Amino acid sequence: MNNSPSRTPGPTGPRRAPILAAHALSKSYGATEALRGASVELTAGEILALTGASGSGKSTLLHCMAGIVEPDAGAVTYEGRRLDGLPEHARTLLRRTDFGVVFQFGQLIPELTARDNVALPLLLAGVRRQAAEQRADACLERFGVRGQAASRPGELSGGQAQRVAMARALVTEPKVIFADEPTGALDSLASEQVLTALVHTAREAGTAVLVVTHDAQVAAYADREVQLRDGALVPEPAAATATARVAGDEH
Ligand SMILES: Nc1ncnc2c1ncn2[C@@H]1O[C@H](COP(=O)(O)OP(=O)(O)OP(=O)(O)O)[C@@H](O)[C@H]1O
Repeated sequence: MNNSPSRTPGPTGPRRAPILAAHALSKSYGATEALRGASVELTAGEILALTGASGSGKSTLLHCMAGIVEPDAGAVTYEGRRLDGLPEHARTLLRRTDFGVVFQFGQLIPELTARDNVALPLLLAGVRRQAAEQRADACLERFGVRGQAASRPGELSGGQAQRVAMARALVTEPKVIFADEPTGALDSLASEQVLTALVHTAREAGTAVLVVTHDAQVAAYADREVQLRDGALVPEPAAATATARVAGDEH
């Protein structure tokens, strides 16, 4: 099942220090315990698939690790620094500089062209317009949608729109990409094209990717897969833990 060529060039050898780690995260929404002591680590350049049944807490874990949602308990550490507990403006800044986010529906700005959507994070970071547009075009090219640069999102197919969203997430050269069901709304061909583009670009740039998915095809593109059940990580089989250590939900 994991014979995707993308599996092979992933990080090998001794496991490195994590770039991003969640430790014993808990999060409730009223009486619903979305996370119950979930722990997971992501190393630089690693593509990690987070799987599990609907409602198992995948999106909540991704949102906590991206600094979008604050956990009730536990810690999120990015490059050795605590992310949870930082003021909102500091987390927003970090998301702009170091993180890229892609959701199931790309959430492109409908009034802007594909080029302007992709250039926007650069403009927000203070890059001058001409340079931002050049970098946006280069990124669109990498995702195979340079020809759609002048189109607005409503004029794009689902797969094209999602590739533009990926280009927007990667244009700032983030260290970590968070992708929540990035191909959930696509057919299998479009899904494969989007994933291939994401994996190749992430590999080239050494970007770590945390991808939430229901889909075995998506998980097959990852270096490693971890599963959530009822808000906690399912421990990996002993053979897998030798090369991929995930602190589970022992508590
Ligand atoms: N903002 C919220 N308010 C109330 N309950 C929420 C909220 N977000 C998530 N939940 C609940 O927390 C639990 C975990 O949800 P979450 O979206 O993290 O799971 P998931 O595994 O990503 O699910 P799916 O695969 O269906 O997207 C669910 O019971 C959900 O209804």
